[in-house]
Amino acid sequence: MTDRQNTGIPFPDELEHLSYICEILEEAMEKAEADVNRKDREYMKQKRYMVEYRGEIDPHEMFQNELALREIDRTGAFVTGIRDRLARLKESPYFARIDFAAEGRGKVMKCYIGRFAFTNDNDMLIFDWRAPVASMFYDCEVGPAGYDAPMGRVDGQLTRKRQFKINGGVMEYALETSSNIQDDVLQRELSRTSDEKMKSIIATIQKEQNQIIRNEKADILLIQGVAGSGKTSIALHRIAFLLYRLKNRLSAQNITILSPNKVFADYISNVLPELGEEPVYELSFYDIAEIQLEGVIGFEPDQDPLENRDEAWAERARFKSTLSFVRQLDRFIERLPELVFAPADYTFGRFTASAEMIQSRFASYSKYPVKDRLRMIADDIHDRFATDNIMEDDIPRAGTILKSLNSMLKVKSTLALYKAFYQELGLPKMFVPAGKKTLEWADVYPFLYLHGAYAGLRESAVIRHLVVDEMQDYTPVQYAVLNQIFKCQKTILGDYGQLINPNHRHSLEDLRELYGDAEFVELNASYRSTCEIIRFARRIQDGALEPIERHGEEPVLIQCPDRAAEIDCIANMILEFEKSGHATLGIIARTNRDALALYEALAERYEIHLLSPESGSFANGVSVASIQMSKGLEFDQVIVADADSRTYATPYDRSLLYIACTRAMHKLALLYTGERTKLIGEAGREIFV
Ligand SMILES: Nc1ncnc2c1ncn2[C@@H]1O[C@H](COP(=O)(O)OP(=O)(O)OP(=O)(O)O)[C@@H](O)[C@H]1O
Repeated sequence: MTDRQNTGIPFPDELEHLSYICEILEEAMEKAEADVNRKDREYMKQKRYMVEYRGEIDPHEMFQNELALREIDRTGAFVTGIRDRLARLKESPYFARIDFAAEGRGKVMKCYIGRFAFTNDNDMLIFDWRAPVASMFYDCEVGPAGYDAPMGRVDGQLTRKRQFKINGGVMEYALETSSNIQDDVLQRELSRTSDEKMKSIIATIQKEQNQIIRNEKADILLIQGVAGSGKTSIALHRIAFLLYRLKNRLSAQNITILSPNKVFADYISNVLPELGEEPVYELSFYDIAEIQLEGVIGFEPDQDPLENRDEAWAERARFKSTLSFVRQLDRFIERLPELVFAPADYTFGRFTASAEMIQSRFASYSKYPVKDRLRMIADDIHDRFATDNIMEDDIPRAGTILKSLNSMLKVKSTLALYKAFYQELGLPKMFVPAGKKTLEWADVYPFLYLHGAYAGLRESAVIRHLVVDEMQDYTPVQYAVLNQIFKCQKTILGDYGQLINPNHRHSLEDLRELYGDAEFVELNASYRSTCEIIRFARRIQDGALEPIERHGEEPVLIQCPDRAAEIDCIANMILEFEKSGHATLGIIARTNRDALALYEALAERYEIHLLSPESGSFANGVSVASIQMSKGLEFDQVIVADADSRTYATPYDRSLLYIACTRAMHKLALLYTGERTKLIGEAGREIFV
């Protein structure tokens, strides 16, 4: 036993076991280190040989050497991976132990569960948290239990469940539990200070979360979860689980996360590497549009709907944000044959393809885009002419036929078609280009939807699992396009209680209608914030939010006589924060412009970061952000600025204020001048400065 071990641990057998495991891990680590060094030496030697004899080696031998070098590089990466995993295991080898007696086997199996599996001489010393047997730790209490093994169901008795916190090889605490995942451990985890990046939660995954993570079957999984219910964490753990389970069929390159912005992408980027998996690719709806519209048409990024006061612009955005708008587009697309195509006889020498034949082919290829249909018809005509060509005359090439077919199109581009759509509706004012051959953001996805029907979209052949986070921020037509590009398994998650765009007129029911076959899960327990903060947030917007029993300070409402006093008050709170031992403080303003103004007022005096739509990363310390930019993030402490009755007044502001307050883990303050916002209901702890 190492003398660094915590002697307050009530299970001496566990301290001994940990020492034993640490010793074996140390040996394995030394061996892995030696393997890495050996591979490094082999690589250097091979490389030196190739450089020294470059002129003398014949091309064939050079090629063989290149192959050998690549092989050394590959195995080198493999052994480095093993060494890195062992290093992580040495820090914290496991977090739980379950004892299980399978029916009819007599013997009790002791399973230690950790981040990765570890075997020694064919002895499974640590099970990966994703192994089938480990599911009992999350799902079952002591007593009758079972799990689904690859060979079938295994039932039996769970006779013991212990939980540990091991840090730097030292056991910090150990608990024996009879229920599933003791609240005690969960509370300890939730009470910790935040981190620069999101952390894995494998030691405290809750039963209902585990069911989502281990769901291999659902093609579309739709998760509606309240603020702080762990949706993003679960989605990332589900990815890690699928990568483990479908090892030979799915790799990190086959997975993409659609995330709202680069700051959020950076914030979540550590979870998968922490779980020993490669990071996955992250995309935004903007990126997808850029890929699909390259060389077709330009577009403008979205504007902040809270800052743009142009009512006509807002109305256009609202019109395109509904499910019935997608249905209108669908009806228009159904009529494409008559709208865009006027078939005529195609004649070449003594050969003719009749207008009727062309029309009937056009109709029978109805599931393909118009342009593809014409290509297919051109091939058909060419084949028919070739078959009929017994005199071996010249016949036109398919490309030549296609040119003639193209000239039968009444509408020559998606843009013309898109304009025609609004003409047909009798609503031409609903389409206003942002500039010459440039769309405004609200038109980008409707345009893409029509483009898919007219010219076709580039489907992704590589992506086999797509995660969409903050699902409530995207309109039905965006999903309709997404479904055409990514025809793969999807995890779609978000919270319709956190709507941010006042011009979006769609609901969870619309999304469920769009994904009729989806498996739907609701999560109501909230893990991020203290009971006091959750109770406060529920006064702003009453939802299904249920706190975990964890307490902290009551949120405070602070009235300041004027703007200068509000800034001074924030400045004092920054100083207090710096002494607090907390890692992150978020100062949240309503819009990006407001956030910039606050930042400018404070940046000279304090080291603070501004999170703007252009920012690329999230860091510890003090951050100033708009509500839009703070979505999905969390801070130990939050200051909501300008919580007055003018800034937060409408039903939409209710949702905004709710988002801002639910970013806080431990401490929350709202500052205002003039009259306090009326959206908070009865006052809590109020302070007047
Ligand atoms: N089972 C758990 N054990 C420990 N911590 C958890 C658990 N579930 C969630 N958390 C923590 O709760 C916080 C919120 O998680 P996450 O950001 O995934 O929630 P969310 O539902 O995506 O939130 P929001 O919609 O408000 O952005 C994180 O700090 C996460 O680590």
